Parts: sequence; C-alpha cells; structure tokens
Amino acid sequence: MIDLDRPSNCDECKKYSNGLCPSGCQSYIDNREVPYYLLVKQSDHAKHTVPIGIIVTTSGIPDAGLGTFALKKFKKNTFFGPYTGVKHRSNDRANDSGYAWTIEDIEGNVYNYVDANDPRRSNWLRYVNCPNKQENENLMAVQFNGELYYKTLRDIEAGEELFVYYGEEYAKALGIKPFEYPAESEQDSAPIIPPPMSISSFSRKRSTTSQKSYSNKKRKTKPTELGIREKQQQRVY
Ligand SMILES: C[S@@+](CC[C@H](N)C(=O)[O-])C[C@H]1O[C@@H](n2cnc3c(N)ncnc32)[C@H](O)[C@@H]1O
Repeated sequence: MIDLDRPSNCDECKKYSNGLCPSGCQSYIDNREVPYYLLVKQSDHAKHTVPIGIIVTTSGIPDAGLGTFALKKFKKNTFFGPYTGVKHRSNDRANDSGYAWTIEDIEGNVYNYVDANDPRRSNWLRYVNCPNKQENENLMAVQFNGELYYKTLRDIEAGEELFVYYGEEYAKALGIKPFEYPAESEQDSAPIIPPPMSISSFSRKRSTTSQKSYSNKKRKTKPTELGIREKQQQRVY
C-alpha cells in the first residue's frame, strides 16, 4: 500500500494532509497482487499485476511493443503504483535496462534505481509507453517515500492509451521531439510545506541502443502533493 505518512498539500484544493487529499481530490489504485507461485508462466508476472480497469496489449504506437490502455475512466490525480522492480545502485545495469527509473534524494542525487527489466520481478507499469506528442501525455512519474508512482495529469477516458514522458534524452533516442514545460510560476514554486520527500527520476534504457547514459533534468517540477514531489523525468540507457 501507498505510504502516506508524509504531510503535504493537495495540488487541487491546497489542503494540507498526511496522505491523500482529505477532500477526495486524489485517489490511489494499488497494483494487483499475484502469488508468483500460482503463475503457469512466471515471466507473465508483470502482466498479471494490472489493476481492474487497465489492460496490457499492443500499443497504438507502431513497433512500440506492448502498451497499457484504460478500460474505464480514471480521474485526474489518480495514483498508480508503486512501480516495482529490482532495486540496485548500478548505473551500468540501469543503462542496460530500458525499464529503470532513478530514485533520488531531496538534493536530486540518485541513490537507487528501480529496474523493471525483468517481468518476473516487476509490474504492469513497465508497459507504459512514452507519448510521441506532448498532447498525449496523460501520466507523470512521481516519487513518494522512495517509491515511484504514476499520477494521472488529467481525466483519462476508456480506450485511451496511458503515456508517461520518459524524459528528454530517452525521448530523443526514440525519435521524439523533447517536450517543453513552462517554467514554474512563483505560486507553483512557493514552498507550501518543507519538502517532505525526495525527488526521483525515471531512468530507462532502450535495449536496442548501445550503452549510453542519459541524464535529463529539464522537466520543471511543481511542488508537492501527497507528500510526493513530481519526478524530474530521467531515464538511463
Ligand atoms: C519501458 S518499455 C515500455 C513497454 C514496451 N513497449 C514493452 O512492450 O515492453 C520502453 C520501450 O517501449 C518502446 N517505446 C515506448 N514508447 C515508445 C514510442 N513513443 N515510440 C517507439 N517505441 C516506444 C521502446 O522500445 C522503449 O524502449
């Protein structure tokens, strides 16, 4: 379960709380638990963790492999996760993965990677693709208590593919023009409360590329919600 013991302010109503917004602006959808030993094919573990209302199937992006789609409406500010995988400190391994996010401390220093390369040891969030266009972005990676979650940036309708921006360098490697985000306004960047959590960044690697490290800090972050600071997207190849 999500650990909501870090106080922060809701980005919608600005109410201060120790977890999900007390006014109900935010909601959380847990991963489905799958007893590993029950699976006929253990390599399918990640696919079996898909929660109700989501399906993993062929992406709408040609040649992108699998993707994730909403089977029902999900409201803005819904949190999915956590993103599971093997945690390690090896930049090289993360570089090789294609499925690793960085976990960072409050200073923005990477102290861990959560690497979903192995579907037997990860979950459905590994199948979320990167949008080709900014207008298709509907999820954002955020870190809370050292774990990674995906937050809906707007209402997502049934039938829509879920997309999370992988960050500038990963996007470039995929042939996607890097997205641009407005600078934080003074109001947005005003400290509502002391930062309760570390920031983290997604680090992923595209398996088809040669080993190369990308570090993208361009995405402007907003202050906290849920005790979560939005991740500066970063993936490592
Ligand atoms: C984290 S995986 C996403 C799940 C992947 N589609 C799968 O089937 O396992 C990232 C990989 O998906 C593919 N991918 C994701 N977004 C893409 C995009 N916009 N265009 C092309 N390929 C994409 C690339 O191969 C990328 O390295």
